[in-house]
Amino acid sequence: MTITYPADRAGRASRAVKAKICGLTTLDITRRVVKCGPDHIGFVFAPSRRQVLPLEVNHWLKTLKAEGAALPGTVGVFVQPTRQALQEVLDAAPLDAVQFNAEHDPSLLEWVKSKYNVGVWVTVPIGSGSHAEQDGKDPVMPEMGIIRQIPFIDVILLDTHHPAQGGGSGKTFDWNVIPSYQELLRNCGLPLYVAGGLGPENVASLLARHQVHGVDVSSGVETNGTKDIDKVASFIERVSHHDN
Ligand SMILES: O=C(O)c1ccccc1NCC(=O)[C@H](O)[C@H](O)COP(=O)(O)O
Repeated sequence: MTITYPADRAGRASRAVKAKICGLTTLDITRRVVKCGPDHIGFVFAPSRRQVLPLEVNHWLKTLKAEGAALPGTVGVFVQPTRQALQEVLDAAPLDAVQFNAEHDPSLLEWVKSKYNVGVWVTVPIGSGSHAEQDGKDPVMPEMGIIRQIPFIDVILLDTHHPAQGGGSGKTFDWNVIPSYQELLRNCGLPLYVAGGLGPENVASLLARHQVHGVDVSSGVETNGTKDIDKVASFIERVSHHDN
């Protein structure tokens, strides 16, 4: 049976700011989220209530392809993975990109890129302090050693630091730090995405204040811990309506 995916034609290509919906946990949710037309979808392979198994993701993606879906970019999310953990997932599931949340072994970036020809996303965790505390200064960037890793990175994702889990906090960080990253990345041409506590209610305000390449959401498009398709659609619609 061929299923029509109307949102696939709604113009992902023309969207000025890219939208990633992260933390998909079932075939049905993935199917319904894909119908909303995001640019990227994310699967969490780290310990989390959203953790999924590589073989199930493989099955979901194959099923949707067989149904005729034009799949968005697929991103696997990891927290401090070993080579073996990356290998197990990437051998089993056809992912387009790997996202490193929290600290990671820098040598993994070059290795995974050359072995699997995948995109590499690196998350920069930002403290969830108040605007007054951080005053637009970035407390994390110097420690990240991120500049040395830039040749192997395709996307930098600013996300709220989650001490226990590494992501999916549902909390915003101080957006005043964004310009310092834009400044850093302008010279190397890397796209900057923002995550952390976004949702249909605040994404337009972020985009009005800061010109970023993409936004990423998980908790803010859930109701009672499950992806809520109305919220997903509304989030993507608000991103689509923003014109850089
Ligand atoms: O979402 C998770 O459960 C998760 C767990 C461990 C590491 C990363 C995780 N999510 C990564 C993402 O890309 C989220 O979309 C991002 O952190 C934003 O999450 P939220 O603040 O809940 O929108």
